[in-house]
Amino acid sequence: MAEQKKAPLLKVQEDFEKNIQGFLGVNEDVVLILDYDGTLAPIAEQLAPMPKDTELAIKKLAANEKVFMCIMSGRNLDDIKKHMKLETVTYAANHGLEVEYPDKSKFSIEMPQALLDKYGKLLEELKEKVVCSGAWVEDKKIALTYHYKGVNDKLRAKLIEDAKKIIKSHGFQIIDAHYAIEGKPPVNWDKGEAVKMILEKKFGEDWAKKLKIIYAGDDTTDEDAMKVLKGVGKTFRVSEQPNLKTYADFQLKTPNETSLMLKWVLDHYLAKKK
Ligand SMILES: O=P(O)(O)OC[C@H]1O[C@H](O[C@H]2O[C@H](CO)[C@@H](O)[C@H](O)[C@H]2O)[C@H](O)[C@@H](O)[C@@H]1O
Repeated sequence: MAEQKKAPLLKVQEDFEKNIQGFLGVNEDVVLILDYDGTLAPIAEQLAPMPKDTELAIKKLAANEKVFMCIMSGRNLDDIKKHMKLETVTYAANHGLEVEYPDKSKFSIEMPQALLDKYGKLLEELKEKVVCSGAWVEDKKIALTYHYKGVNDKLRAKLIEDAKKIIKSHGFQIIDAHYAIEGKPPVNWDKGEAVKMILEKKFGEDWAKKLKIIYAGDDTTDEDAMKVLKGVGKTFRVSEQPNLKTYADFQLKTPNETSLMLKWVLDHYLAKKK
């Protein structure tokens, strides 16, 4: 049974070479599943751009026919697609609740009308009672994010407590995120389930045996995917927490180290293919 524990911190390029030597061969199918906020781009007041090196690496990797890339984000589909502007990748948005494949076919978690009605009421109550003093709510149509980064220290704890009570009272799941609370519908679906579904659809039932899978994410929602991929691929949790317990194989401190990881993939996979 997989357990969350402290993972080796990879800080410089040589750390990748030392710790993951031989993982990537030349003729294998590589799967890259990447979270956006906090992993590819730093956490900021609003959506932040990726560092230049990351953007270039992503473009090169996404264009390679032996690489299957999936952007696994908590943002909604239109938002993350509009931002990434990559045609060849699969987008798993709203924490995997909605997926769009490169051929434009889609998967979306079933939301009965009664649940959609509840979502509408939840959104209204949050707007009415806790959207104030710099806090705001991001309406992602089937899930939402309550953002409190702009709230001062004095008011913050009370607003968080109230927002959590409201989310819970409507039967939605609460997930603590970076300066935010995710309100997810009560469905048995997460980034881990989405990873399994996407890879099985693309590569068949034995996907876990035949692929070189790399997953990077920064949030608790990414831990579900890291658990699914334990012993199957190489996973990276981006976090500055010194005593972090994670299902990931390795810890990276910031999106700058994600950039190093992508450079390692380029150097050890694509460069060898020439
Ligand atoms: O799964 P992700 O792609 O990491 O998305 C998680 C949430 O990211 C966004 O919020 C976070 O990033 C914002 C911009 O840096 C930041 O202001 C906020 O404090 C973070 O929580 C996004 O707004 C959410 O919808 C995503 O669920």
